[in-house]
Amino acid sequence: MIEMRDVGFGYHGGPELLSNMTLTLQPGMFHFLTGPSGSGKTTLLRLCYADLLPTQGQMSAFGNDVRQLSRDGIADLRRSIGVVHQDTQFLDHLPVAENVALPLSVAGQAVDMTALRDLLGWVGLSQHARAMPPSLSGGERQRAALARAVVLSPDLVLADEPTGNLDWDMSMRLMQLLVELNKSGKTVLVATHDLNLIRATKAQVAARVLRIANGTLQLAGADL
Ligand SMILES: Nc1ncnc2c1ncn2[C@@H]1O[C@H](COP(=O)(O)OP(=O)(O)OP(=O)(O)O)[C@@H](O)[C@H]1O
Repeated sequence: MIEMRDVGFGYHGGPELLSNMTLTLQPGMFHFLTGPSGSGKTTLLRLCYADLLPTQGQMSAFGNDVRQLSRDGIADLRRSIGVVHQDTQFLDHLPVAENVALPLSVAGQAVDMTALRDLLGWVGLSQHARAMPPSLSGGERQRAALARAVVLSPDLVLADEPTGNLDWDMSMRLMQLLVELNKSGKTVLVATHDLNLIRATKAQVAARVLRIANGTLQLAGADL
């Protein structure tokens, strides 16, 4: 699905922030990515959806060398990958339902209203479909962002600190949705520095835990 071999990356041609990373995101698997603040978790996620390209090593996504992808190829790749960004940005003048449906219109696809209603129901936002994004709570915003990330039925879902500003109950509610997505066959990668969240989620799903340490990727021990 995503394969990196000895990948390195530095911003703006500068020194490598991440080096010698070898990673295979296995189809259907739940993955966590952890590491201290500033270690490069967001950067690694951006590499996964080809928002950044490696400066060293080999990387393929869905069988294609990311450096060889045309602009259309990158657009195709992004349709296979749903991203919940750390900073959930919405168009504040559009209701929640329209924000969630936006990737469909960008991709030139018709909106199936029944499927959209089901999706909003799944994330617990049926009552907020016509609400404007600024009126949502933190947990509701994250669930709307998750709905938007999966509206195109991507094979891979990346979530960058999706529970960063949420209390424990809201965090677990969001993780439950990510676990359900994984159980429905999607590959999931969640970046978080919250080890308690990882432990609690691992009680519900078998997960691989990757850790960024000293600028490279390691597989975390079984204690996590
Ligand atoms: N666009 C950029 N240009 C230059 N440096 C950047 C850029 N984005 C991030 N960095 C730097 O790269 C390093 C890693 O940042 P990144 O956001 O990937 O870390 P992180 O592990 O996700 O952090 P956090 O947990 O705080 O979100 C930081 O030192 C950051 O300042």
